[in-house]
Amino acid sequence: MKTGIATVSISGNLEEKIEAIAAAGFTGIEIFEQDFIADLRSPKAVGQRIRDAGLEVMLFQPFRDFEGLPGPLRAKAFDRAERKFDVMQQLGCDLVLVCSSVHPEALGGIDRAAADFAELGDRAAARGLRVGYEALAWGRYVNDHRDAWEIVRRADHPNVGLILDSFHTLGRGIDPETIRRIPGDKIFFVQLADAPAIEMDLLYWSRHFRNMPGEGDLQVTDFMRAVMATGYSGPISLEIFNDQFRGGSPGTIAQDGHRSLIALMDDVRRAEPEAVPDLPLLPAPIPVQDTAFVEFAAQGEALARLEQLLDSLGFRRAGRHVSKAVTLWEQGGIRIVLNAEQTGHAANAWNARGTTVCDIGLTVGSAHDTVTRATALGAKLFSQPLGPGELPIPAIRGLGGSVLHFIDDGSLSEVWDVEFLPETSVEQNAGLTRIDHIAQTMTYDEMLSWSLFYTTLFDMAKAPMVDVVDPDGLVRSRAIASPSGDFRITLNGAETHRTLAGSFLAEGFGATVQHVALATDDIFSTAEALRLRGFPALEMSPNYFDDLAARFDLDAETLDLMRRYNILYDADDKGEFFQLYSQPFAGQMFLEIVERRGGYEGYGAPNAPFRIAALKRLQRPKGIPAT
Ligand SMILES: O=C(O)c1ccc(O)c(O)c1
Ligand SMILES: [Mg+2]
Repeated sequence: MKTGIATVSISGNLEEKIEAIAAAGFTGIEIFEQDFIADLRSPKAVGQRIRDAGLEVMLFQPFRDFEGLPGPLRAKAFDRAERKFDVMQQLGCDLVLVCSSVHPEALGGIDRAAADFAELGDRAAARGLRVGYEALAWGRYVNDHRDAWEIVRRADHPNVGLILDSFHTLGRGIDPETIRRIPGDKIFFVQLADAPAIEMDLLYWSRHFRNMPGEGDLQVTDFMRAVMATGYSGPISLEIFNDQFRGGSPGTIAQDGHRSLIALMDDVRRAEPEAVPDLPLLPAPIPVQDTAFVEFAAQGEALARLEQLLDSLGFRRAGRHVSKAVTLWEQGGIRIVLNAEQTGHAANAWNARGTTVCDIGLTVGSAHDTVTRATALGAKLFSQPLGPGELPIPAIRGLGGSVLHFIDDGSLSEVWDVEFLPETSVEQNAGLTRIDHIAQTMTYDEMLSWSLFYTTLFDMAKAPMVDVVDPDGLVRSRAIASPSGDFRITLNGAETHRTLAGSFLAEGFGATVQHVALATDDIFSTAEALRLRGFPALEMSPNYFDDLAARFDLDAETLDLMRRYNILYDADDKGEFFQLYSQPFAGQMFLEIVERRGGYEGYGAPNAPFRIAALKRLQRPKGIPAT
């Protein structure tokens, strides 16, 4: 399978784009003409540079406003084409993309356009070049791939073919199944882009909001299944116009693009095995059973404070590592590891951020399959020297320097017995059962990368974006969850450093876990147990509870208990949700205790502004380090 990406998708100058595209593992490149025109080098030198980087020059684009022009304008369009053919020959590129005309003087008519393409095909053939026709969703007469195909069919020229672009088809709501009728050898090139479902002008949507397959809401997999069913065997290439990507890191955007294509084609292969013959088999997206552990890096006083917090939550110290300054804390099915080592990954995390979540362990069916899929998607393996008595647990680097370990039912599940000496601390329990979700904070620009990372590696789906109003700015939030809901992550993207999420990022040197939510089956008895243990609950405003009384049919007794314990509430048509927050610790991290009743699937988003305001009231004075 040949993969490509248009230079317009990546930030930087042409040289930076080429380097990032080559490093990410693409087969080739679409040269977007503006990127080439802005470059100082000759077309020949640019072509050579691209080939030296190990890339093919797959497509030159776009050639605009060609078909349907009358008289002298028509002659001028052919002259323009000849000049671009000169450039292509020097670049060493044999295919040009002609997008459907938006010219005010263009005339309609399928036969007129077909005749123009037949002549262009002759001129291209004379130079050994080919022409592909793409229907822009906002084209003047041609804005549907079915019409573009009819023109190509009537042009009936071996050097003239169709170019399909998922955005133009899916963005207009055209059924991608209609592609199945087109002969695969007449499709010369396929461009892919996804986009978020937002109602807006098609051209504006396309030029500013496209994103990588899987990052948006379009049915790109269905589109690609139909393409592959035609027998198409040419390049599969990304063409992403996106304002954020234009200002992003070239390397990250290129890697995300490559990851999205591998995951997409793996989905397509699974759905249409006979249509995708030459793709290596990957393990299917990995079902995560639950969170096996959350590990904090903490040392000295900060470690003592974290231990005290865990104790107030009813955790007991269950084990001490055989060879390291690491302890294991347990309650119900929850394991929290505290790592005070002076060297290694946890120590690095501590030195960079102070108290922080430095590692997350996930229970999966096969740790081996997980790591195989992750590396095929471009993730890097993580390892550090094993100490005496330690098991080799497979791990990868997540984004932002994080680490994920994978534990399966094989010998790895014995790690707690093998690596830890049991402690005889007293039994205690406040009714916490499991980890409900892990909340990660990042800049808004990083959110797409993170959601793509999780949804391509794991069997998880994304929920719609939610706006969270912080008194000092907006935070966008999106949850991703496994089908059973047993594994949930929320991603919170900060747009300014003044929000709680934003200042957490600024102080902690980048994206990481800001809070962990622990589940209970009975929030009221848990809240009472925590109160007795001295747990520092986050105090909500009295107005909050008055508003709850107005909005919901809660009986007076329940409401009194909620006031007393500072329990927040939300409900949807499936069920109810109760939340209780800790005060901030280690700077701006906090813990949440939740009870889900019925089939409630959310995260209490309507409560977020009040929770944030309450946390901000307690924010420590500026300038005190976040340890
Ligand atoms: O927005 C545009 O003009 C444009 C140009 C070339 C393309 O391939 C495309 O899909 C859109
Ligand atoms: Mg296109």
